[in-house]
Amino acid sequence: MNVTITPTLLHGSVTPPPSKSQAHRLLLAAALADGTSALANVAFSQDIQATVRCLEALGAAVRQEGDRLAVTGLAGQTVSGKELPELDCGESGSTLRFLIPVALAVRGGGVFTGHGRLMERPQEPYFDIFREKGISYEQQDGTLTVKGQLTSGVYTLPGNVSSQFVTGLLYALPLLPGDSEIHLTTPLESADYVYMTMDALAQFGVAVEYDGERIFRVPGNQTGHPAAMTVEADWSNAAFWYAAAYLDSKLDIRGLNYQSAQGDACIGRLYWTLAKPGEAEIDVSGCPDLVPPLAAMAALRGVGQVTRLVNAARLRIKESDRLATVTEVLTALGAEVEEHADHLVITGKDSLPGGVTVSGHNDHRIAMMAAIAATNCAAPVTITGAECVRKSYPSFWDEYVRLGGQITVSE
Ligand SMILES: O=C(O)C1=C[C@@H](OP(=O)(O)O)[C@@H](O)[C@H](O)C1
Ligand SMILES: C=C(OP(=O)(O)O)C(=O)O
Repeated sequence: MNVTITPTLLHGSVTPPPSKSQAHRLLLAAALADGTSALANVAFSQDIQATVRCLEALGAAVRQEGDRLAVTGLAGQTVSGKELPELDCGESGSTLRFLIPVALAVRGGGVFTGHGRLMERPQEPYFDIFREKGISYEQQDGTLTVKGQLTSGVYTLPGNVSSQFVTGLLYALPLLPGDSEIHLTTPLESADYVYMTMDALAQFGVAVEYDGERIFRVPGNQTGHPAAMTVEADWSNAAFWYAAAYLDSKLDIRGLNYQSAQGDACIGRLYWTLAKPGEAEIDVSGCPDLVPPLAAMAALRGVGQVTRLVNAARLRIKESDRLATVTEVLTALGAEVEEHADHLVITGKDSLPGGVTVSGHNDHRIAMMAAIAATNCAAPVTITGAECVRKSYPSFWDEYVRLGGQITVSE
C-alpha cells in the first residue's frame, strides 16, 4: 500500500494506542500465572497478535472480547505432547527474545519462526549461554530450534545488545526450582524496559531484585498469581504526535500516564530540550524507539540548529537499520542528516521540499516518521509499504486522516 500525503498540519485530540511493550509483558505474566487474569485495553497490533499466538502455542488459553482478554495461565497445567511447540513470532523481536527462555522453561524448547528481518536480528547473547549450559540450538532458513533443560544458576550476558534478553530471562528463571542470577558484562542499555518488566512481574506477585548496575537476583520456584490489569497508552507511539505538535500541528494528546514506567515517556522532556535554541545532544541509549520522531523534530528545528542523537548503535538492529533509514528518508525529503557509526547529526531547517517517494522500509517507525515530517513539506510525499504501521499502530493512518491529514491510498 502506498500513501501519498498532501502536506497539511494536523489538528484535534488523539489518544495513542495501548502500549505494545506493556501489553507484551502483561500477557506473558498472565500466561505463566496459576489462574485467569483479565487484561483490558489490549490492541491487536501484529506484534501483540504474535505474542498471543505464541502463548497459546505454549499452552495458555486466551479468550478475547473486544479489547479485553481473559488469559488462563500455564502454571500447574500439565502440557501434553512431547513435540516442541511451533512459535511464529511474526516480526516481533520482543516476542522472540522474551519467549526463547520461557519456551525452554515450560516446554523444553520450541521451534521459532519469524518474518521480515526478525531472524537476522542478533541472538548471540542467548547462543553463548546455551553453549555454556548445554542447550541445543540450530538456526536455518528462518527457523530457530532450541531444545534442552533450563537450569537455575548464573546467566552471564552483555547489557548493550538488547535488553530483551534480560527480560526473557526474568520471565523464565523464576519458574525454575533453584535461585538464579543474571550477570551483565556491560552496562544495561534500554534499562527502563527492564524496569517495566520487573513492574509487570511484580503485579503478578513475582519478585526479582536488581542492584541497578550489573546483577539481578532471581529467586526460583515462583508461581505468579492472576491479576486484573489495564494496558496504558503507548508513549513510544505518542512520540509521533508529540513530534507533529512540535512541528506546529495543534494536537491535544490524551490518555497518557505521566507516571508511567515506560521509558519513552521522556519524550515530554525531550520536546522541551529541542524547543530551546542552540546545539542539543540527546543520549538515546535508554530510548532507542524515540529516534525516528526525534529525528523528524530535529530536521525541522529551525535553520542551522544542530541536534546530535548519540549512543544509537543499537538502532541498526531493529526492524530496519534505523540509522541508515532515518538518514535516507529524511535526506530524500530535503533534510540535512549526517549518519555516523553510532550517532546522527541533524542540522535543522524551517521547512522541507518533499515532492518525493520514500520507502517505509517495512519499518513502522520509519513510515510514521515520514508521515509526520511530511506535514512540514512543501510538496506531496509518497510512502511505499505504508501498511507496515500495523506492527505497532494499526490505526495510525485512520487517526492521521481523522486529524485532518490529507492522504490518497494506492496499491
Ligand atoms: O523490551 C521491549 O519491549 C523493547 C525494548 C527495546 O529494545 P532493545 O532493548 O533491544 O533496545 C525497544 O527498542 C523495543 O521496541 C521494545
Ligand atoms: C524494535 C521494536 O520492536 P521489537 O524489537 O519488539 O521488534 C519496535 O517496536 O520499534
